[in-house]
Amino acid sequence: MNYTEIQLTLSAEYTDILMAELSELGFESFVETDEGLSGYILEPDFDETAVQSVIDKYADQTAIAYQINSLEKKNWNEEWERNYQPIEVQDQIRVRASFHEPDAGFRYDIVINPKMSFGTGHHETTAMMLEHQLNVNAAGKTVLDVGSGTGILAILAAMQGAERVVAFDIEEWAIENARENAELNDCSQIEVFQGTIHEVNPAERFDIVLANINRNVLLEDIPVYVQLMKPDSTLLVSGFYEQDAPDIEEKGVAAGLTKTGQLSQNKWVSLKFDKRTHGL
Ligand SMILES: C[S@@+](CC[C@H](N)C(=O)[O-])C[C@H]1O[C@@H](n2cnc3c(N)ncnc32)[C@H](O)[C@@H]1O
Repeated sequence: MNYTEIQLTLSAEYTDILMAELSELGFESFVETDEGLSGYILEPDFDETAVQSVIDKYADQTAIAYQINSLEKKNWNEEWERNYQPIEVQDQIRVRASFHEPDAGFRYDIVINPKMSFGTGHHETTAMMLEHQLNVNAAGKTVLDVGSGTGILAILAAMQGAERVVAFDIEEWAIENARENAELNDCSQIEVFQGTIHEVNPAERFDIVLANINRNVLLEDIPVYVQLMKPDSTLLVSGFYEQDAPDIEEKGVAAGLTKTGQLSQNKWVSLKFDKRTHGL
């Protein structure tokens, strides 16, 4: 059976939402590319009119161009594997798929089969979150991973020795994928559920909160994260551009946090906050 490939040229900000929309139309897998995104669907399931309606929906917000190719299944698999290269963070973390050989030169060998979820380490925001995590001691700690995608951040926390990791995402396929990846990496201390921050047990308190989401969700939910944080705990956030960093910082500080770190890559930013107040 042949596959249809759609190559989308679009701003990185929109890859997540387009992946979600196209997967609703039956697209089975995606690869993030330098130009944007490629999606794959069995040829008989491909409906160009439906794809066009999705693109039209976003046309007034951003420029999206696309090209359609027909691929033999065998070639498609090869293409996917060729495009998905391992990534390395700070010479300590290597993120790979199960079809790549492990490399013992890295302290953390993370296996991610991405399917349709965001979080392979290829995106700047994921890489910066992982880099920040390297400087936060998770051993014996409780960790909350907000918008877990593939579960990559939760998996690093578990590998660093976290005692309990709670991960959640609004998307169902992300949950399935995060569970599968947690198992692939033998991280039995990760608990994954589908929902939002409001479904987290309000009585529980965490040492580390990880939230690689987006500007709007962060601006709304940072105060809720802070309520769920223990005294002397850490919040790492990403998923927004440099121009939005001052608003995110202000929100964190207004909620009682101290900014203690900032990373930037390609106009994307990741901030580190510490909760230094006691007795809250
Ligand atoms: C930028 S991706 C990050 C994935 C992964 N944590 C990483 O760092 O690569 C954001 C994820 O948050 C999820 N998401 C978006 N809004 C959310 C919300 N309000 N609550 C929970 N998850 C959300 C999306 O489905 C997506 O999987």
